[in-house]
Amino acid sequence: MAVTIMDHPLIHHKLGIMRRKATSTKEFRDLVSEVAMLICYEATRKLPLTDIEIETPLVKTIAKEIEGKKLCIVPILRAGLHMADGILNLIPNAKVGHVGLYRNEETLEPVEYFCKLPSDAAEREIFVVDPMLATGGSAVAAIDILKKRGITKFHFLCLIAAPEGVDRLTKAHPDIDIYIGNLDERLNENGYILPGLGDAGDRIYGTK
Ligand SMILES: O=P(O)(O)OC[C@H]1O[C@H](OP(=O)(O)OP(=O)(O)O)[C@H](O)[C@@H]1O
Ligand SMILES: O=c1cc[nH]c(=O)[nH]1
Ligand SMILES: [Mg+2]
Repeated sequence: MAVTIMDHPLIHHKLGIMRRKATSTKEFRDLVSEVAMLICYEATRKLPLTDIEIETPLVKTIAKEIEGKKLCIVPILRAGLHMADGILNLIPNAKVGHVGLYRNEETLEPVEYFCKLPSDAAEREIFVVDPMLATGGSAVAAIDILKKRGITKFHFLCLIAAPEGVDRLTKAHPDIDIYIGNLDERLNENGYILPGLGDAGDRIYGTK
């Protein structure tokens, strides 16, 4: 298990635009996909490669391709959907599963409402994606759900995390790799990340 905090100028710059309250819904949504792609670049660094023989216009040679290609992206609904869209630009043949969770506004605990996975999900390497890791309740619940369905190989990708969420996720699931766009300061009394960017789902879909 490893926690990787991305420290990259492009990610800092794009998150800075996303955090501004004046940023439009369209711009925010596009940036979710872009930052997800940048984090995915790092999260896929250790994927195993295999040699294959190919022909260039000049000669036969040995090229490399991703071994097995057994990948699956699992966005946590709703806000994870646009991260998945971005990642599919890089890994267009990945399968996609969906886990639907929302936070109860009073208890802050996640409520499950949907789960649909590829039939061979248990054989796949899974990339769970959600822009916000706040209390960590949603990420822990999503991985609980996926583990019950036989999945064993996980990466969790988020744009912004609070230390409280990282702590809860690493304690509940010490076996997964976590990739974080930026580690923010803390949670406020309503469970929102500070400085954060507000409610990611509402900002992606314009629902507030
Ligand atoms: O770490 P936690 O404290 O669980 O909070 C993070 C969760 O909250 C947000 O989803 P939300 O419940 O607002 O649902 P939505 O994506 O449908 O807006 C976010 O996208 C995470 O799933
Ligand atoms: O800051 C937060 C915390 C939870 N969910 C969000 O969308 N934003
Ligand atoms: Mg939301």
